[in-house]
Amino acid sequence: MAAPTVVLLPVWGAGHLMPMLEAGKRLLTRGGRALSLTVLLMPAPTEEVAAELDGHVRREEASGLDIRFVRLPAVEPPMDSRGIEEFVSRLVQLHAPHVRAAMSSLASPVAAFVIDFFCTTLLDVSRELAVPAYVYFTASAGMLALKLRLPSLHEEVTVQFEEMEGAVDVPGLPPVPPSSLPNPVMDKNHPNYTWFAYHGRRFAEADGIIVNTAAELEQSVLSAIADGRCTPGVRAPTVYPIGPVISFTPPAEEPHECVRWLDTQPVASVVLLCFGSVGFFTAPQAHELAHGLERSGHRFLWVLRGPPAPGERHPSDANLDELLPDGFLERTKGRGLVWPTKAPQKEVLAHAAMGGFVTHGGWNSVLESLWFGVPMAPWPLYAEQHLNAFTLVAYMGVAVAMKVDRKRNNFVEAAELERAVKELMGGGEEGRKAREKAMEMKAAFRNAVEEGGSSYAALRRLSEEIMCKVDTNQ
Ligand SMILES: COc1cc(-c2[o+]c3cc(O)cc([O-])c3cc2O[C@@H]2O[C@H](CO)[C@H](O)[C@H](O)[C@H]2O)cc(OC)c1O
Ligand SMILES: O=c1ccn([C@@H]2O[C@H](COP(=O)(O)OP(=O)(O)O)[C@@H](O)[C@H]2O)c(=O)[nH]1
Repeated sequence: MAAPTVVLLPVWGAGHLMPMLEAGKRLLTRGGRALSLTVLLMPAPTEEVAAELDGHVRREEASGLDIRFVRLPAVEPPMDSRGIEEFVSRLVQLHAPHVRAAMSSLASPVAAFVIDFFCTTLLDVSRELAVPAYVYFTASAGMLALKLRLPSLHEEVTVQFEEMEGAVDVPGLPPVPPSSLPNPVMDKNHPNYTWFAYHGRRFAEADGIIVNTAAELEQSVLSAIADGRCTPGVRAPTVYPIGPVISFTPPAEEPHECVRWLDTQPVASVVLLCFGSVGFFTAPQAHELAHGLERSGHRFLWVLRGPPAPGERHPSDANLDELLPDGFLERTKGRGLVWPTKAPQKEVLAHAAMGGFVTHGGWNSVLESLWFGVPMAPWPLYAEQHLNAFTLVAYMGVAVAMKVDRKRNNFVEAAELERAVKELMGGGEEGRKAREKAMEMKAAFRNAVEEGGSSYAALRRLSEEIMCKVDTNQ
């Protein structure tokens, strides 16, 4: 009989698909039992994302591992949704019949169904097919704790969170200022909020939640979830912290221009500024940032993107003449590089010249930074990044704080950026502590995923549980 297969259902974004695939591959190669992977692919929502997805699929198909990709038929996307959480959740829901049909027609017995955290509507499909289901959570355990806690929090806080007195209680985290909550939580009357809470409620129905974090980074939060403190009155979910799961692609034959530039810079001297797959700046903010960087006196590599073209979701390549102040490039020549398109962030963070990272605080970027021991200054822009920024500073101690004006589209003043960069790169006490803590995490992360480490053990527990269920059902 064919080896049992683990079916993955990712959503398309690189920050979701790649960590889930990498986790699946680890289950295949480190789980200790013969398994294959089947990846169900929902058609990507734009041509740009589809092209990126095709590239990933081609690379994985050539990897020689037992991975099969099944492309699901297209559905008519909801045209009246008011935000990403609602759009993705409803689109996924429309795929339910196709997911059911695809899983029912597989030649291999299905050992487990692993779904992205936007896909909990499909827990109904796994129940109908009597297949164990796991949620793969691509963000932090802190964010997971908030998602699980939201149904009870909703009852306790009867006004909008911004209007409440005091701080928000997320078990395991220091008291969270309401201004640091994720975007979908900021308006209780928005459909994004409803979906956010819906998924949080349904997580408890899964056989387990696999989280891309390490116990060493978020121990008290993971304990709070395991003790049931985030889910009063409901069974505490079983959580598998198997991270950091970072997907590394083989380096290009020719070093990237950013890497060649870093080769000319002193050790630990350069601050990287990079803002994820969706982050971009308009000219007023880019000017402010440029002045702050120039005045900081520090060396920098700035990945700068411009506003998306009409109808697109992703940023455009930056037009430097439009976005930068006159003479900025000449004045900073030699000590700064502005890169106007996507850069190989992981290769850059791995470089010895790297000293600090001004980041939008996307969870994958956070894990990558800590994997290489690089301290951060978070500049949150969207999704759950305001919560990440708070936890990086106040809970994990791996970042220096920067004042970001959320009410002005996350504006940062030049003087504030200058101060934060000096703190991060210079001799300040906050910067020194963040550097030390980031180096500690680098060692902890590498231990966690090695044999005998906490994340390795969590992966083993997950694999054993999955195989035990297969054996029981045979
Ligand atoms: C983590 O909480 C939220 C994440 C998102 C979100 O949604 C999203 C949807 C897609 O179809 C493709 C994406 O690439 C994508 C990305 C995304 O946010 C990023 O997700 C990363 C992995 O989880 C990581 O956590 C980054 O920090 C996020 O920036 C949206 C959202 O609310 C609207 C969330 O609450
Ligand atoms: O110029 C860029 C911008 C982003 N990334 C990668 O894109 C992912 C972004 O994921 P994250 O969770 O940080 O943020 P998101 O883009 O999902 O908000 C990370 O792996 C980054 O290394 C990159 O390689 N180059």
